[in-house]
Amino acid sequence: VLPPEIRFAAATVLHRLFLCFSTYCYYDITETDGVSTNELYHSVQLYLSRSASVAATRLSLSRGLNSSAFTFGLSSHDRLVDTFRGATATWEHVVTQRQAQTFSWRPLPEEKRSFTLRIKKKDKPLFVPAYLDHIMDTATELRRRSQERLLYTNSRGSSGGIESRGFPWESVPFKHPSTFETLAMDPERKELIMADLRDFTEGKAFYEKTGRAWKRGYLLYGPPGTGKSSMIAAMANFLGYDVYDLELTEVSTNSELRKLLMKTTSKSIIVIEDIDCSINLTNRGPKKLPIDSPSPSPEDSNAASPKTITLSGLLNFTDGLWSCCGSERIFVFTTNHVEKLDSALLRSGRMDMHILMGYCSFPALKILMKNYLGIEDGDLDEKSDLVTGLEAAIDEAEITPADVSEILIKNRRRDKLAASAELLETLKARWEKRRKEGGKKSSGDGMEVEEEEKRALDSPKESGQAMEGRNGKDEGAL
Ligand SMILES: Nc1ncnc2c1ncn2[C@@H]1O[C@H](COP(=O)(O)OP(=O)(O)OP(=O)(O)O)[C@@H](O)[C@H]1O
Ligand SMILES: [Mg+2]
Repeated sequence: VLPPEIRFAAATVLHRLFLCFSTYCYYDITETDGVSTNELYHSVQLYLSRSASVAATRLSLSRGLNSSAFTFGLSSHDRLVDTFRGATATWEHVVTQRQAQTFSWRPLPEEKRSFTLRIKKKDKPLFVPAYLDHIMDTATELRRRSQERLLYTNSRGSSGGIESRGFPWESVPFKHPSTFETLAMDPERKELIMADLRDFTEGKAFYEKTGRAWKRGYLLYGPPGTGKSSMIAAMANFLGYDVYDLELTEVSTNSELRKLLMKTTSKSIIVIEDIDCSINLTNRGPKKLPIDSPSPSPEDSNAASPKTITLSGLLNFTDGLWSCCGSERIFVFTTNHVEKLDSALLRSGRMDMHILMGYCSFPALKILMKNYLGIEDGDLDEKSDLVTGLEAAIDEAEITPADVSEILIKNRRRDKLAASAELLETLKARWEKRRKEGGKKSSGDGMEVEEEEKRALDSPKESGQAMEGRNGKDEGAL
């Protein structure tokens, strides 16, 4: 029988030999490195928790303070296989009991936990450090997403001045339930917007390569109650961004505006609602706008006292050098009157996408009926009088999704068919009313109004990536 020392030495040598000839290499990622906690360990834990919920059989569950999500963890000696760029990585969670401590400056946990990563030796260049970077990035994103999101505002009513404790924004938890799924609009347009947002969030390399600031502007326009605010909430929920609701009427100078911008974080949506009402944007007439200069020209300062914020100040806010202090930012402006906006605000590159939120179309109506009455595709006979009637009446009734929602809420306790029939009656009545009114108007001012609307709609088409509504009639929606 060999003495224990020799047995230990032999085992070590055998183990080394095994490692030499093995096709795998191993990385141990321990929870602590003796003194401080290992950030990589926690990132791996979070990263694996994404796929752990499906693959493993025994899991540990946890939920952090202020967190809105559960975290799954691997139990001891559980394994999980992950793939990265076509190669396989095997993870094992190893938990061992710590031997009784003789002496320690600070109490150590009873258990020693670590992850072991096994990869093929030939895959090493592929994994290190790219895979580890990928894990860290994914974990950061997961951490951000599980945190409660915030809605910030700069308006504080009568309570004190704008800057209390040096921070110009006040926040509340953001809990708006609107999502792209509940948003009533044509599915193709919805898909386009979602794809655009997705491209934006994944576009870091693109924005770096092209030398553009990593930001994007959306202009939402359309009559009241067509879902502009709901769309912003859906965007925020989709991306997991914080929302800064900027009340322009509360901002008195351009420098204050800049200060507000500097105090916003990355990965956020900065919203200015009803932009035509909050600032007199057309007070500069047909003059050439000094939009690229950081301060208003002398002429402008004469016209507008230094106490007011100007269009150039606002454009500088979204466009100038200051808009880049931070990255991954989305600006959203909303308006009911796109024709009132200065063309400088609409020119290409400024608001990247112009989105018309128009009256309720038939595909949008289907979404609302599903949300409020639980009517799925196929529940109603497509060829029935009810469905064809709704399809014909909805465009002619020129009704906003908000009005349709009201009607559906009133009838939601009735059975689906009765509620839909009631909706059809209301739509028909509106259609009839419009036809009578339209007959009276069409001879005079009606035409003019239409002309003006056309002109207003021309500018976004020229300047940006305008998105038309369901059909030509949407032009009349404004
Ligand atoms: N497209 C839509 N999809 C789903 N719900 C909608 C839609 N449009 C309006 N609604 C409903 O109507 C209500 C009002 O809509 P919202 O506040 O988004 O309109 P808005 O376009 O922002 O109006 P305003 O121009 O007056 O600010 C919402 O709470 C929502 O329930
Ligand atoms: Mg709104």
